[in-house]
Amino acid sequence: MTSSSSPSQDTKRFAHSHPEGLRADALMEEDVAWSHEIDGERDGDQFDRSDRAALRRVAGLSTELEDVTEVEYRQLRLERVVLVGVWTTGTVQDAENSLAELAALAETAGALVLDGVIQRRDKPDAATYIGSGKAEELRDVVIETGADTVICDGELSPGQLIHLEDVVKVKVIDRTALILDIFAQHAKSREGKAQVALAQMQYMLPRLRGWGQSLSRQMGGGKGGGLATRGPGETKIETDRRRIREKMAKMRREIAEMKTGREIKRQERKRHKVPSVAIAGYTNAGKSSLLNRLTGAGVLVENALFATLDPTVRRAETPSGRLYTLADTVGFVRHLPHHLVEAFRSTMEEVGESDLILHVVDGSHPNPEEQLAAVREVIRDVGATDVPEIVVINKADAADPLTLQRLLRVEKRSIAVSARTGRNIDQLLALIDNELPRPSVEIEALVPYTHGKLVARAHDEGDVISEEHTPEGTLLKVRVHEELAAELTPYVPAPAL
Ligand SMILES: Nc1nc2c(ncn2[C@@H]2O[C@H](COP(=O)(O)OP(=O)(O)OP(=O)(O)O)[C@@H](O)[C@H]2O)c(=O)[nH]1
Ligand SMILES: [Mg+2]
Repeated sequence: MTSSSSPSQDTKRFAHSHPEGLRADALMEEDVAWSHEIDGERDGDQFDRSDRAALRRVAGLSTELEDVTEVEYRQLRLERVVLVGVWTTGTVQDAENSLAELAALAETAGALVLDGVIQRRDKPDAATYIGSGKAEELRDVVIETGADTVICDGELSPGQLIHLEDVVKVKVIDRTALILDIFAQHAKSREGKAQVALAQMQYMLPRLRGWGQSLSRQMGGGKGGGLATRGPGETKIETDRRRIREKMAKMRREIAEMKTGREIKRQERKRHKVPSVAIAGYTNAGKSSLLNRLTGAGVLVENALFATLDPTVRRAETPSGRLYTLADTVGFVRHLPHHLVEAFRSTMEEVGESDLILHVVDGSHPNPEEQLAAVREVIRDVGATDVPEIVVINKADAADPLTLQRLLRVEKRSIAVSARTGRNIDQLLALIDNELPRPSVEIEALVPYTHGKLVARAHDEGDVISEEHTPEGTLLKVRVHEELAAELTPYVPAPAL
């Protein structure tokens, strides 16, 4: 069973001195002030019975699923939130970073973070995630701050969500739902939107009951719950489930078709042997900023997590004049909801098929190593392990020089840059030039002036060693890929006698 609401030295809490609520920016700072709350201060006794009785659900926040079509468009409509995390392993700093990241995610979704608590436990409580005693305390925090939503820093079972909602009496969502919501807000392309909608439905399916009934139901204790308590709503839920499944099947077919289109484009690029570079990295590391810096492309840059959800591919040129493609990708985050890893596999596949990965990491983050590791895990997942990688330590302008030194020492192929100030960008461009695969065939050809296009392609796609304008045409000595070599072969001058 769970602990009673005994004094909670083990519950840590964000200082809530900011009347307007904590800003994620402030939370992300390393020196976030934490306060050990004095126990008596929020044991709930300071609230009258009448105040407690007055607690009710804020209007307009019902998550009741009225129509199955809402699934695609529903937004969590987060507003005033309290965060809660369970700290099971690692240091207190790790736990705090995790909650700070959750705060940043919540802000990205448009919520105002009022407070955050961490519960020290061996493992999350099976019934209420934090334990029933702590859930009562959490309820007091909710009342005190006037929050309308609690966000848990993990993926909760449908039962945990229901039971916790029963105690705290406001909507409870988990990290997965939060990330799904952000993804839904940000996806732009038809494919991106479809993938997110599919992931949302997948997430919703086992939770329909919870979402629909949690607050209208007052079940006793942690015993019942789940399937044991089927009620009159069952038929509607079953119908809803079936309709959702049908929609999901349809959506999967549509996504498969869209994927074919993208595949064709990728094949096209491959056929032209244009080397491809993928920019990957943790969310908010500065991937889009780097793409802008490297190509001058106008890609959306925002101080928000997951600003980029659709892959953007740009053309770029190395200092030596070779063309390559540079692809921006969706940011990674720890505990990326499982459904989303699946849904976004297509984006990741692009990373796996690239010739070079620019792995961007935020050098000014409190724990860049952890971000590197999290991203590498996903890279491994999609089988992109044999693609060469350059670690681009970004935000060097804002980073601690010692951290930079440490990262540069540990990471073999790495460079510290600033997408903002342009520091070391030239060196990075040169590094990319070095790492890109070299065309393999050396050939000399005399290209007639009527075939100027071939000369241009030799410059774009190959390494021009020498070029001479003769009366008969352009005499080229180049290193090119096989396909272009074949096209140049007719113009190879006959060997001199
Ligand atoms: N100080 C500093 N800030 C930077 C630098 N590069 C990017 N930023 C900031 O970091 C934030 C995130 O930048 P983005 O380029 O959107 O990051 P991203 O990795 O594409 O993020 P997502 O697409 O959301 O995953 C923005 O506020 C940028 O202005 C840098 O070199 N120095
Ligand atoms: Mg981006």
